Amino acid sequence: MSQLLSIEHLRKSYGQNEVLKDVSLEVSAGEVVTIIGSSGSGKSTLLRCINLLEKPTAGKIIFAGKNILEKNYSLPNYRTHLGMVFQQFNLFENHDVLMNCVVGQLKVLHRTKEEASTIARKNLERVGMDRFLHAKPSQLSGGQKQRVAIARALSMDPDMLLFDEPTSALDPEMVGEVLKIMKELAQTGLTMVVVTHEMTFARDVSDRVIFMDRGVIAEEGTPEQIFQSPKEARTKTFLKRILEN
Ligand SMILES: Nc1ncnc2c1ncn2[C@@H]1O[C@H](COP(=O)(O)OP(=O)(O)OP(=O)(O)O)[C@@H](O)[C@H]1O
Repeated sequence: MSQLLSIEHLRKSYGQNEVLKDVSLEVSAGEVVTIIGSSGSGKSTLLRCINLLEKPTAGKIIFAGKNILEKNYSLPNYRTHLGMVFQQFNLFENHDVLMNCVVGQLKVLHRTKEEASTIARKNLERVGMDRFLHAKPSQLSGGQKQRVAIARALSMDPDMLLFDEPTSALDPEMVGEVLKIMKELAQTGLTMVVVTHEMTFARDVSDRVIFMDRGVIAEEGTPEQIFQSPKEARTKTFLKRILEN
């Protein structure tokens, strides 16, 4: 697999609080990487630095061979390569389901309305939401909203999809429907970086698991390595606590 993203010595501070401390990681095309760790360990901040919703304090982000933090690199161009799915869905409340998946294509990719609509419908079908084209987000359940958010991200043809705790805001009975879609996407060869508290997803779906602790990558490996024979004491403690709950 060829390398798509390389994070080198990334640091992020909020005032005196350094929440990412020299984080380096690589993601290959087609790879599914999950990031796990305790609350406050820096998982979301890392993801938000990757798509530059947060500006790193130091370090490099190399995407498809280019350092995107260099001044002459176009941020809008970079963003077209990434899709992001948020914990709180972030749908456009005034638009119906179809338009939620169309507007970005019109504004950013300059597709025609017909083309954008065809692509949106195809992706809504993929997530099982094609029966709700003209519903407003307020009429949907959390699981349905998240499926629309995934279809919206897919409609932009991203090279990589970033998920920031996509099931954490859902009622327990809706978690499964979103994880099922994510699992299907993973099997299509989409590059995915997923911050999650869902250990079953991390164990069963990802190619690689990254365990973060207090702003550093404490350990990474295959799901088997991390879940069956973690090397670090702090990984063991975290897994014991989370798997017993
Ligand atoms: N905008 C911000 N301003 C100041 N501090 C922040 C900001 N965003 C995050 N932090 C701090 O950075 C640290 C890491 O937060 P982050 O949300 O990345 O952790 P996390 O591992 O994703 O946690 P959780 O699982 O609870 O979402 C926390 O101490 C948090 O308070």
